[in-house]
Amino acid sequence: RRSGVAASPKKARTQTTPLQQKLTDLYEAVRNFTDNRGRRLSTVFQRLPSRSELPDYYAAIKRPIDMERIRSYMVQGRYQDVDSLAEDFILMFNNACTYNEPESLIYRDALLLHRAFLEARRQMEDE
Ligand SMILES: CN(C)Cc1ccn2c1[nH]c(=O)c1c(Cl)cccc12
Repeated sequence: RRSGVAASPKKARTQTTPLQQKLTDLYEAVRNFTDNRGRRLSTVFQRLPSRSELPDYYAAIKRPIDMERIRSYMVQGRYQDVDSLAEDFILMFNNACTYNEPESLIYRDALLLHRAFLEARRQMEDE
């Protein structure tokens, strides 16, 4: 470095806080969960169909939410604790089990992903 030239301050690295790391780990645990055949159950939960595609969904479900929305809340820093993230995942799984028939694949996948979320959270708290 040429002497006398002020070093420009390095771009401040945005540190992830421990809470942000926990939230991300839990979100990824749901997103990456695969069954014993390698199917990623979270795929259908990423994005809700639109109101025009599925009008009766929005008539039946008071607070529609999908994983895209949960992710955006997370990166916006809207979850102040793990319970708030858990509430939105549980809301999403309950929506899926309210709208879809118990025999449907998405209903059963919602139950499995809910269990995966709870197990990931339990392992995290045990650490
Ligand atoms: C399978 N199809 C008719 C319903 C369908 C299709 C997609 N999605 C649903 N139902 C849902 O409850 C649902 C939820 Cl919570 C989050 C994201 C996507 C969903």
